[in-house]
Amino acid sequence: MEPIAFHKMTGSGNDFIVIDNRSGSFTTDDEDCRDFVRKVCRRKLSAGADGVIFIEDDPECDFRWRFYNADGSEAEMCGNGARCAARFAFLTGVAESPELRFRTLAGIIQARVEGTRVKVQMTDPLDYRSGLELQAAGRTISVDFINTGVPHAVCFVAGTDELERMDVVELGRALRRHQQFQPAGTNANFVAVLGRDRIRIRTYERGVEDETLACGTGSIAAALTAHERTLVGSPVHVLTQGGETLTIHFDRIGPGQYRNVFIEGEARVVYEGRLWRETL
Ligand SMILES: N[C@@H](CCC[C@H](N)C(=O)O)C(=O)O
Repeated sequence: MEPIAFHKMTGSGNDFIVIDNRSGSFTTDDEDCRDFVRKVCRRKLSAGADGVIFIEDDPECDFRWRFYNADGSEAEMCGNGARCAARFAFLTGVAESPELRFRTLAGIIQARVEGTRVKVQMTDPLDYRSGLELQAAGRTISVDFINTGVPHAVCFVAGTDELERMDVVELGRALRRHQQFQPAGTNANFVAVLGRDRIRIRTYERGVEDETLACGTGSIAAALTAHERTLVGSPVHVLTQGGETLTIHFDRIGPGQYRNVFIEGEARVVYEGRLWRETL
C-alpha cells in the first residue's frame, strides 16, 4: 500500500497535518476518513495534531479544503489552519501566487503569504450576544458569544494572574456543552485585557476537547468582543498560550457587526513525512 505524504505544520502553536488530496485518495465525507483523522492526531501514538487539513481541487478558487478536528468532527473554519493551508498551497505550487483564495464550508477565504507570515481575510462574523449569565462548573460566569466561522464563547477575567491560575479545561468543557450553545456546542476562550491594543488568551477547543496553544477564530472572537466592550481598538495583538502573537484587524459597522476581519501571524512547516495506513 502506498504511503501517505503529509506536511506537519504549526499556526502559532495550533498544529495540523496537511495532506494534498487533489488525487482524491481520501473520500473526505466518509467514516474511514474520520477514522484516519482520529488515529493520526493521537499524540505519542502517531504524528499527533489538533486537526487534519485536506487540500482539494476547486473550479473557482486556487483550492478548497476540508478541515477536521482531532476527534474526527468536521469544522466550517479554522483561522490558524487557514494560514497553514495558504502557506502549504503556495510552498507546494497548488497556488501559483502568494495572493490566493480558497473555499471552506464557511465561505471563500483570501490569503496573502509573505515568507512564514500569512494574513487571511475571514468571513464576516455572526450572532454576537453579550452578558450571558451562565452556570458552569459550579459557578456563575458572564459570557459573550460570537460566531467567527465557528462558535466561540468568551469570558473576560480580571488579569493575567487569574488567567494563569484558571482551570481552563474544567470551565471550558462545561461551557463547550452548555445548553445555551446546543446543538453545535462552542469553543471557550478566557481573556485578560493587557492594554488598548493587547490581550492574552487561553482557549478550550471543541473537537480537540482540550486547551490548545492557540486558536485563530477564538483570538478573533476575543478581539471583537473586547472591542464591543470598548476595551480595545483595532488592530489587537493577541498573546496566545504557546507564546506567539496573532494580530487581528477589523472594521466595526454597527453593534456586534464587523467587516474586513483579518488574522495575521506565523505559519511554519515543522517537517514533511510519510504515513503508512497499516501502522496508524
Ligand atoms: N483552531 C481553530 C478552530 C478549529 C475549529 C474548532 N475546534 C471548532 O470545531 O469549532 C482556529 O484556529 O480557528
